[in-house]
Amino acid sequence: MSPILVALDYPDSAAALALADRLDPSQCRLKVGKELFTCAGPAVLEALHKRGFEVFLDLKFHDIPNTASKAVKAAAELGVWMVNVHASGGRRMMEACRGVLEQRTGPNPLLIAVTVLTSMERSDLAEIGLDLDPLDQVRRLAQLTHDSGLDGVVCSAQEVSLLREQLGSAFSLVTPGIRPLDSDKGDQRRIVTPPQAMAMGSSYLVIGRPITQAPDPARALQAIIDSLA
Ligand SMILES: O=C(O)c1cc(=O)[nH]c(=O)n1[C@@H]1O[C@H](COP(=O)(O)O)[C@@H](O)[C@H]1O
Repeated sequence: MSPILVALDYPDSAAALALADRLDPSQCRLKVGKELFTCAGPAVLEALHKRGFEVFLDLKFHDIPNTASKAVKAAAELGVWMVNVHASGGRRMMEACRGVLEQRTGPNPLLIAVTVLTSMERSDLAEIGLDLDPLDQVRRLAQLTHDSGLDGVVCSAQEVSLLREQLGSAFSLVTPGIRPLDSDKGDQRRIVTPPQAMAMGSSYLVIGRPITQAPDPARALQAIIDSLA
C-alpha cells in the first residue's frame, strides 16, 4: 500500500465512484471531504468501502467539545479509517473527541488534527491576528494535539522534519499541499513535491487535483507512486 490518500473532491457520488473504479484499493486510500460528503452523505462511504477502499473522512470538525466529540463518534460508526478535527478547537475539544473513541468497543478510526491549513501563509495568519511564522503555529498546535492524545496532525510537508524531531516516529504526519513539479499550485501555498515530502518524513500524502484533474488519473497516480521508489 502506498502512502497516498487521493482526495475525491467531486460534486456528486457518480463522479467520485467513476474515479474510484479506475483506482486499485491496494495502491491508495481515498479521502472524502466536505463537498462530496455534503452532497452524497454516508452512502458514498458505504460504496467506497464495498469497493475495498479505506477512507479518510475529512470534515475538519471545529466546535465545542460536546458537539465535536459526538460528530467524531458518528464518523467512527461509519467505519472510516481516519477522521479529523481542527487543533485550534483546543485541548478540551480534542480530549473529548479522543474520549468518545476510547469508550467505544470495536475498531476506531485514527484521530488527527489540522494545524495550519496548507493554503495559508504568513500574511494570512497576520490577518486573523496571528503575527507569526506558520511553522511556529504548526509546532504549537502539533504539540497540543500530541499532548491531547490524538494520533497525528495534518500539516505541510515543509514542517515535517522538525515535527518528527519534536514528536517522534509514532505520530502520524498527514501532508496535503503536495504538488509534482509540473502541476499547478492552485490555492495551495505551503507546497512540496511527493518525493521530497516522503524524504522529509511524511506518513501520508494527500493529493487531489494533480491526480483527479489529470487526463488519465490512474496513470498520474502510478507516476507519483513510481517517483517515490
Ligand atoms: O485536511 C485536509 O485534508 C487538508 C488540510 C490542509 O491543510 N490542506 C488541504 O489541502 N487539505 C485537503 O487536501 C486536499 C488537497 O487537494 P489538492 O490541493 O487538490 O491536492 C483537499 O481535499 C483539501 O481539503
